[in-house]
Amino acid sequence: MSTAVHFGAGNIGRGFVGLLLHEAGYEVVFADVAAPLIDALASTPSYTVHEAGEGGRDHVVEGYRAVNSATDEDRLVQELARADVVTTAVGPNILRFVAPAIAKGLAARPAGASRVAVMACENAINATDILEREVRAAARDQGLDDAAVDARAVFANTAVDRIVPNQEPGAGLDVRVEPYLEWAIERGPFGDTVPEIPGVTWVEALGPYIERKLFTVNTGHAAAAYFGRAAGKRKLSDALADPQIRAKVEAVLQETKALLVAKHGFDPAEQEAYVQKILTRFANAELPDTVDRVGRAPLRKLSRHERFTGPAAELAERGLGTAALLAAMGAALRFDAPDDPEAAELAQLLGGPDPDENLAGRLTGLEPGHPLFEDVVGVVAAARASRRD
Ligand SMILES: NC(=O)c1ccc[n+]([C@@H]2O[C@H](COP(=O)([O-])OP(=O)(O)OC[C@H]3O[C@@H](n4cnc5c(N)ncnc54)[C@H](O)[C@@H]3O)[C@@H](O)[C@H]2O)c1
Ligand SMILES: O=P(O)(O)OC[C@@H](O)[C@@H](O)[C@H](O)[C@H](O)CO
Repeated sequence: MSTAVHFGAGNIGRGFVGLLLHEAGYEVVFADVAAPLIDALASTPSYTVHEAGEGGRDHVVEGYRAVNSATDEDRLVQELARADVVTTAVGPNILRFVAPAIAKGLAARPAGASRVAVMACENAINATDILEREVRAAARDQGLDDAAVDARAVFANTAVDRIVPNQEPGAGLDVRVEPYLEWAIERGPFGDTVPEIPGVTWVEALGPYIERKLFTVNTGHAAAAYFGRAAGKRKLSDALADPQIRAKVEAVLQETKALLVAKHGFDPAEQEAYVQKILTRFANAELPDTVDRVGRAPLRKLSRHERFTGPAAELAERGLGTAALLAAMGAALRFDAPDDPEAAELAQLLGGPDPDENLAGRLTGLEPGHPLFEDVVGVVAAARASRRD
């Protein structure tokens, strides 16, 4: 039986990647640093993924193993050394912490073993490229040069799409998810030996797919979360049910649609259908999703190549409108979820002495002279003024 080691047994790990790999016939090994989660997986023979909403059904995941990647590196490396697939869903900023173990697993691979497919399943453009750079750097410490890494691993970028909320207290390992899913993986790196994973869409060029996903699903989602929190909503679906918030989110998605159509040549009618489908997914009241989860990590979400600054910068460079995206960025600057470390850091930055221009550059990575820069400075100044009121 083929083996897949998956880093990150959280929402998307259990509710999407682990599920699809299990259904594809892989023996799944979950690796995570959260001891209670790993202990629960190790002592529970199965969990259920409940699809909530129209057409949803239940799926049972079983036959997995679990390893604590913080305390049991030897076992982790053994699992990695014979894995056919390695996936991650830990968050883009965590990839550098999982790379050293993957490199050790490559070094411990038996002679003649087939190449392991390494795929990061994170919401970030080309997350596997980030992971690959870290793995190659760590592999050099194991005495593996790039050619040796190439002989042992194939790296492929992916785009994953399924809304998996934080789970209700008491849900145990079971996961409530939306029925929809899309997992696009670039085919090129695999040559003629593409892994068999039913449900995957293999694509020649992932760039347009991942930008369409990030700048539609995630831009719209985050906009709904930030406008929703500012209006006192807790559930994401309640935010979407508010006509004023929905109109603001739709305006944001019209701007990103303009970019996606102009840049990648998507058919406008198809993109509009994609937008409408996504708004229906956000409105799914059977999902217990919250504005605090969707808006989490506002500093990451405001950064240069992410869901707001990324498309807004390119729109401005093309002379296209960005007013709705700037309004959403303004709402993001007001995000004050109490348990979010980045929201607290953002509040400190906004309350600190940095001039508006410096702060605008620091938050978005834009430089003076960029056609969006002065608008962002205005948004920062307005957010500071509203926090003082
Ligand atoms: N939840 C969704 O709807 C969704 C959908 C698509 C993509 N994603 C992406 O998937 C990733 C994970 O999101 P999530 O919602 O599952 O988050 P999550 O917090 O539920 O899960 C992340 C897991 O990673 C674990 N982790 C943290 N550091 C680790 C490390 N060093 N080694 C191993 N495990 C570690 C955490 O303990 C946690 O269990 C993010 O990049 C997110 O953007 C999420
Ligand atoms: O995971 P993040 O923090 O990048 O974004 C929050 C949500 O928008 C995201 O998790 C979506 O639910 C998911 O990307 C849907 O495919």
